[in-house]
Amino acid sequence: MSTRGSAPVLDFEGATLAGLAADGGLYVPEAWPTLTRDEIAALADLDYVETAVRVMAPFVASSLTEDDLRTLCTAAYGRFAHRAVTPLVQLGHDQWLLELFHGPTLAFKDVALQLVGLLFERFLTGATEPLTVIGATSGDTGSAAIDALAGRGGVDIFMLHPHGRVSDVQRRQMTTVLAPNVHNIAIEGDFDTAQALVKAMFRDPGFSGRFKLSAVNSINWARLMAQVVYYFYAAVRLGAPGRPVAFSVPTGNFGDVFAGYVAAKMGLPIERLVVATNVNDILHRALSSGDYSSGTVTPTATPSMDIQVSSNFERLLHDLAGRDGAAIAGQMAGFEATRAMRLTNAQSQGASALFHSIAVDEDGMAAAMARAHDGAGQVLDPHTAIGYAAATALKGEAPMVTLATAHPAKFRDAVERATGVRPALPPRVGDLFQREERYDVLPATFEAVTAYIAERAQPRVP
Ligand SMILES: Cc1ncc(COP(=O)(O)O)c(C=O)c1O
Ligand SMILES: N[C@@H](CCOP(=O)(O)O)C(=O)O
Repeated sequence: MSTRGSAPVLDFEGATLAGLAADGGLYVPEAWPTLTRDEIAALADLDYVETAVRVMAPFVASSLTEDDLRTLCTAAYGRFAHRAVTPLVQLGHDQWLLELFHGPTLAFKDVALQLVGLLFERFLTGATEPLTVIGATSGDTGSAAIDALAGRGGVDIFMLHPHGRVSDVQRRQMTTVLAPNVHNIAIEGDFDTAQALVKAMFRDPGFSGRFKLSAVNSINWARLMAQVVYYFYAAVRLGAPGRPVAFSVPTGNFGDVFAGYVAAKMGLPIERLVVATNVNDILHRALSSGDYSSGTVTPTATPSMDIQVSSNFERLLHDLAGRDGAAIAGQMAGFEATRAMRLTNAQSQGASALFHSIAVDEDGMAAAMARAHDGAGQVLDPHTAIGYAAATALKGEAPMVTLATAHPAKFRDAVERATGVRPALPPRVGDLFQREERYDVLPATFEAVTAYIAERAQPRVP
C-alpha cells in the first residue's frame, strides 16, 4: 500500500517495478510480518543467503517461491568478496562494526541492489515494454545500481548525481561504465534537487505516461526489504533474541535505519536505533524536537549523507500515524509547499521509543576516524566514522553495532587527512583511474532532464 493511501495496492512484483506510488507516496507492506523468538534464534545457525530467505520470504510470497528467492540471493551474494557477506568486526568493548561494503561497488547499497537487479531481470522476463529506471545519487546508490543493471536487456538507467559533489572514486565508478543502457547525468545542483527531479518525473503524467518508469533509490520498497536482513544477521550473532542489540546508522535518506525499524517491527529485539547525521541534520532536528524543516545542503566530507529531504522518513511517519494515508498525504503536501513540517505528538512519542539521534560535525567525524585507527587499528570511511562517533556518544546497555556503510578507499582524501593512511582500492574495482569516463552535465531543471531522457529512452509500446 502507498503511504499516501490513494494509489493502487500492488503485489510485491508490482511494487518493485513501480518504484514510487502513483499518488507520490512510498510503498510499504500492508502489515509487518513477524518472526517468533524460536524462528529468530534459529537464524544463528544459518549463513547469509539462508538468513535472507527466512527474513524476506514473507514479503515476496505474492510473487516468488522460497526456492526462487534462494536462487536469486545465491547469485546476488555470490558476488561479495567476503564469505560472510556482511561480517561483524569488534571495535572495542561492546562496540562492533557491521561491514556492509564487500560488494562490487564498495558500499552497503550493493547488498540491496545486487538483488534488485536480479528481481528486475526476473520480473521483466517475457515483458514487451522496456523499463526506464531513473535514479538520484549522492554517490553510492548510483554506482551500485549501474553495476546491477549495466548491459541488462530491456532496461535503460538514467542516474543523476550532483556535479562536483561526489568523490572521484564514486564518480568514476558510475561514469566509466560505458554499457549503452547506462546514462550518467551530472546536474548543476545538490542531491535533494536531483531527488526532487526524479519524483517530479514520476508524478508528471505527460512524462510518466510515455515511459515505463521504475526507481532504484530506497523509495523502492524492495531496496529496504533486502537491508532488513543484515540487522537479523548481526543481532543473532551477538545473542539475540536472548539479548537486545543496538545499532548506530549513518543516515541521509533514512533508508538504512528504516530497515532497522522494520527488523524491530518483525520481532528483533533492538534496544535502540541511533540516527547519526552529519551537519545536514534535518533528521536529528525532527527526532529531537519534532522540527522537520529543510535548509540548504552544506557540502561535507561525507557527501553521501549531504541530504536535507529524507525520503524514507515518510514511511516512519506513516507507521507512527496509524497508517493513515490521508493524514500523511496532507502532512507531505504541506512539507512540499513550505519545506517545513512539525511531527504530531503521536509521531514524536512513537519515534522516541526506539530512535536516538545526534548530528556529528566534521571535527567529530575526523576524531572518531582517528580513534578507531589509533585504538583498534580499524580504518573507517567518513560516513562510518559519523556512525561510530554517534555509537560512542549514545551507547546504552546493549552491545552497539555501527553500520560500516562504505569502504574507506571510496573517500581516500578524507581518510588520509584524519588518519595519515591512504587506503588502497581493492582489486575488485580494477583499473578505475585508467578507464574512459562518459557523462553529461545538465542544468537542474525538469525541462532539461526530461528532454535528455526522452531523447534516449525507449518509449512504451503503443
Ligand atoms: C556510505 C553511505 N553511508 C550512509 C548513507 C546514508 O544511508 P541512507 O540514505 O539510507 O540513510 C549513504 C547513502 O545513502 C551512504 O552512501
Ligand atoms: N546516499 C545515497 C543517496 C540516495 O539514497 P538512496 O538510498 O535513497 O538510494 C547515495 O549514495 O546515492
